[in-house]
Formats: sequence, structure tokens, C-alpha cells
Amino acid sequence: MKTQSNLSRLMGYAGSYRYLTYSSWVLSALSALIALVPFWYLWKIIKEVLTALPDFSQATDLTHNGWMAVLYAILSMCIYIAGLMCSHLAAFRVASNLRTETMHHIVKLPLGFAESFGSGKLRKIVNESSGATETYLAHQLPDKAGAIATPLGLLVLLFAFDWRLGLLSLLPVLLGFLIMMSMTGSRMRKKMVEYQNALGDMSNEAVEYVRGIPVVKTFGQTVFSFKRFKDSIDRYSVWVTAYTKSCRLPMLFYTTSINSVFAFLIAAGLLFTRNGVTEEFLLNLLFYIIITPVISVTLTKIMFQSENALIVDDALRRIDSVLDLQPLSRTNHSKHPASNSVELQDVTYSYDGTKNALEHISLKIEAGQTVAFVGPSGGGKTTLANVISRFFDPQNGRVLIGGVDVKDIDKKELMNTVSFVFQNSRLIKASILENVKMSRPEATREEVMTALRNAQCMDIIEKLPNGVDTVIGTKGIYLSGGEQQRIAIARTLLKNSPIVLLDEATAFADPDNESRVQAAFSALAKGRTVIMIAHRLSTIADADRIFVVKDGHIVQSGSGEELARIDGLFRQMWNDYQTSIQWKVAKEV
Ligand SMILES: Nc1ncnc2c1ncn2[C@@H]1O[C@H](COP(=O)(O)OP(=O)(O)OP(=O)(O)O)[C@@H](O)[C@H]1O
Repeated sequence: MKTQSNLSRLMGYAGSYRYLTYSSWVLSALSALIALVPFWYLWKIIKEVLTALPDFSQATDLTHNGWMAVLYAILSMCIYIAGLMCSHLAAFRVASNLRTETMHHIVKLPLGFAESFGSGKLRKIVNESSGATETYLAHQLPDKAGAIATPLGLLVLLFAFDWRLGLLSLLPVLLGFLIMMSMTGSRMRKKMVEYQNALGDMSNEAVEYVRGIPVVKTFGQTVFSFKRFKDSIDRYSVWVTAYTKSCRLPMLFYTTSINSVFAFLIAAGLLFTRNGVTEEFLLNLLFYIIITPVISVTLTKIMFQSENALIVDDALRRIDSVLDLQPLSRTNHSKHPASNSVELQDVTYSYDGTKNALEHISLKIEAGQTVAFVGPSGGGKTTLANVISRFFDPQNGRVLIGGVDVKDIDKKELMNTVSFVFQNSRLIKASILENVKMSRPEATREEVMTALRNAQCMDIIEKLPNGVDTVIGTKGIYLSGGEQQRIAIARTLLKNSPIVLLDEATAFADPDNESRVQAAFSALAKGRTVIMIAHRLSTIADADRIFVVKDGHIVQSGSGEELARIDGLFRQMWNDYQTSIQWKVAKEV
């Protein structure tokens, strides 16, 4: 947990730009003070008119004073804009440094972190929480400096005019200060956190609603799904109302009624001190009445600033929830794997600390072997692949590559040694060439083309308008699941890592696509250690060894022929598979 104050933390991220932030506060305060000067000229104009009445020709300074008021107003505005430019430059720097630090930290976390944390939540933290600090530094803090300077300047001005008015104007400032102190305490903080949580829930539900539209429509559950979204909006509305009632309304009531209350106090005071009232005092009172609305405005501003400070507090708390997560341990004595074998020694892994997804697993895969993990859904096949590629570190046991614990292999070397071809190999919105080059940016165009050819992708390239330079995901150019997986295989071929983990796709739209994907898999397997997560038994024919995974245990292992001969889960699965094929053939005939 961070112990620094929010502001000093933010200034840490600003680096040398912090001086721009400080300048913006000074400029904003200066602008607020200069903004009071036109009021003084206004008062001079009124005073001159009142004194000259009924002969206006006596009022000779009206134009001069009018121009001076306009000039000071323009000067104040220019200084304010200069302050905003400084604060924006610093705020952009802070927000981008904060985003960069968060992203750097996320990269160091276990690879499976983003999936388990929730990508929507992560996006909110990286974008919106950092954005909140940007608005705070760019606008809110300079405004606060101005809002504090204004009442102080006013006090000095009013004391210079008449000490009685000076004292009188202290009262609303003090009262406002006390009310704000009482509101920014733990009650408002608690309400702010609840309000922000409700806001987060509402945006999550919106994302889930939009994401789930195809499924929802398929099953005709539109009303039910919409109700969940609607409920989150209702919960948010309840919090907004409660928050506004408890914190904002009393303050708004106070600031809007302040002038009338204090004008009334002055009038009452005058009645009691009639003797002390001079013509000059009355004119000064006029100035007081002209200028005191500024106090209301600045108090309202300060109130919203304290609220904004709570928003930043909450944003930094959310960022810390990511920064406080432990990255994967790094080794100081990096070792090189002696071969491309993979071994698990007594590995146990649990996602939630209660139920084990893998339990005491030990297995060995020789270098160059092709093995398949098969078994019922939820048995632990994907989790096994995840611990091998260090998506997560197991709580117990060791994973060895070439006889070396994966924790002792430099992360970059590990990433170059092991590749993972996911079932949903999402391609990014870029050209095919760029998508393939992601695995090895320095590769030449020829190398990319060879990888695409070996991954059976030439039929895809030929039908695209700009061949390998066609940007996919835009202008109606989309690839099927099988086509995307072939491009992903080309990407892995280009990377040329000696160990490949393959999450085999569950379904292909047509047999032609399926046979091409199988051919691409075969090209990938050549000369490599291949670990395949096989969802269908049709794809395990080439496997040297099969591991049957059920309930987090390896319940059987051996070659396909060996396993088919003995009574057990594999033979049962094999028989079911054969029956399904016979049904399929019978139906086609
Ligand atoms: N991110 C996760 N958080 C919590 N539990 C998980 C997570 N992913 C998987 N599990 C649980 O771990 C167990 C093993 O899941 P795993 O995905 O490894 O099985 P699988 O054999 O690959 O299944 P399938 O063939 O359906 O993909 C299951 O009980 C599953 O519910």
C-alpha cells in the first residue's frame, strides 16, 4: 500500500513537469485576484455616478474606469489561460506515466491475470482512473487555487474599505469552511466509494449486456437480461440521490442563500448603529453587495473540489489494487534449458485457493514428442497448459523445461522457448503481414510468406483484395475461425520456438478448412515438442503419447493403441467417438 499523499504521488509521476503544475496554481490564484479589480472599478463608476447626481457632466472618469475594468478582466482571463496550458501539459504527463506504470506492471503479472481480473475492469482502471487524475490536475487543482485566493483577496479589499465590512465578510467564509470540513469526513468518503462502485457496476452490466446480445437473442432472454442492466441503473440512481441529498444539497442551500442572509444581517446591524452610518459607509456597503456573490461562487467551487479530491482518492485506490498485485517472481541466476523436454513434478494448482484444478500432477514429455491432453470438459487440460507456459505459477510442485525450473529461466527466453496457439486466436485490426510479424517483428517479408505458405494460408491471401497487406477486421473483411487459426499458426511458425502448446479448435465450419488446419498443425509439429489440448479424438492420431485428464488428475497415459486396448476412461471416450462417426456415416448414406 502507498503511504504518500495523493498529491505528492501525482507530483512524483509529473517529474520535472511538476513545476508547471505549481506555476498553474500561482497563475490561477493571480488570475482570481486580478478578476476582483474590475469590481473595484465598477464600484468607482457607481460611486461617481451617485456623487455626481443629478449633474452627470461632473462624472468625468467614467470612460477611464470602464476601460480599466475591461482591461483587468482581459488580463485576468489571459493569465488564467496561461495557467491552464501549464496544468494541462503536466496533467497529460502524469496520466500517461500512470498508465505506462500500470501497463508495465500488468505485463509483469502472471499472464492469466487479465482474464481472471476482468478485461472490462482493467480497461476502466487504465483509462478512466488515470483520466480522473488528469482532470483533477488539469482543471480542478488550479481552480481550487483560484477559489482559495478569491476570498482571501476579498477580505483584504474589504478591510481596506471598512473594517466592519471586512469582519462581516469573514463570517460566511468561516461558516462555509466549517460546513465543508464536516462534510468531507468519513461519511462523504463512504458515500463517494459506494457511488463509484454503483457507477462501476452499471458500466460492467452495460458491457455484459452488449456482449451478451447474441446469446440473449438466441435464447429469447432479452427481457431478463435487460432487467439486470436496468436494475444496475436503478441502484446507481438510488446512490446518486442519496449522495446528492446528504452532501450537496445542504451546501448548495447554504451558498445560494448566503447573500440574502448576510445582507439581512447588515441591514439589521445598521438599524442598531444608525449613528455610525455615514454616506461613505453606505457606498462601501454597496461594494460589499456587488462583490459578495463572488464568495458564494468560490465556496461552491471549493465544495466541488473536495468532492473531486475524493474521486481521485478512489481512482488511485483502484490503480493500487493492480499495482499491489505480486508480479511473477524473477530470477537473478537465469539458466538455459538443456533440451526441449517438459516435466511436471507434483504440481498442484488452485484458481481460488479452495478447489484444486490440478492435484499432484507428475508427467514427462520428451523433447520432440507430440502429446495430447484429452478428457472430459473441466478436467484440467487448459490449466495444465497454462502452468507449463507460466500463465500462472503452481502453488506446489515444479515445472521443468530441459531440466530447468521455469522460474529460473529468464522470462524473455521462456517466451521464446514456448509458444501458445489459442483456440480463439484473436487477430488484431492490422494487415495479415503485421499480424504474423507480431511474433518476430524483425522478420523479412519473405520469411512471413514462407510461414504463411507452411501454415496453409495461401488460399486466404489469394482471395483478399490487397493480399498479405489487407487489413482485416475492417471494411467487411473478416476471417472465419479456422482461417484465423491458420494465420495464428503461421505466426507461431515464424516465431520458431521449440515447444508449442496448441489449444485445438472445437469446431470448423467446413471439412476443407478442417483438413487445412490439420495440415498446418502437422507443419508446426515438425521438429518441435508439441502439447495439444485435444477437444476431439479425431485430432490425436499423430500423438506419441496421450494423457487422460480428469478432475485435476492424470488418470491414464500411454499411446492411443495402448489406451484403446485397456478398460478405462479413454476406451469409453474412444467408443463414444466411434459410435458418433458411425452415426454420421449412416446419416450421410
Ligand atoms: N479462471 C478460472 N477461475 C476459476 N476457476 C477456473 C478458471 N478456469 C478454469 N477453472 C476451473 O478449473 C477446472 C479445470 O478447468 P480447465 O479449463 O483447465 O478444464 P479443461 O479440461 O480445459 O476443460 P474444457 O475441455 O472444457 O476446456 C474447472 O473446474 C474450471 O471450472
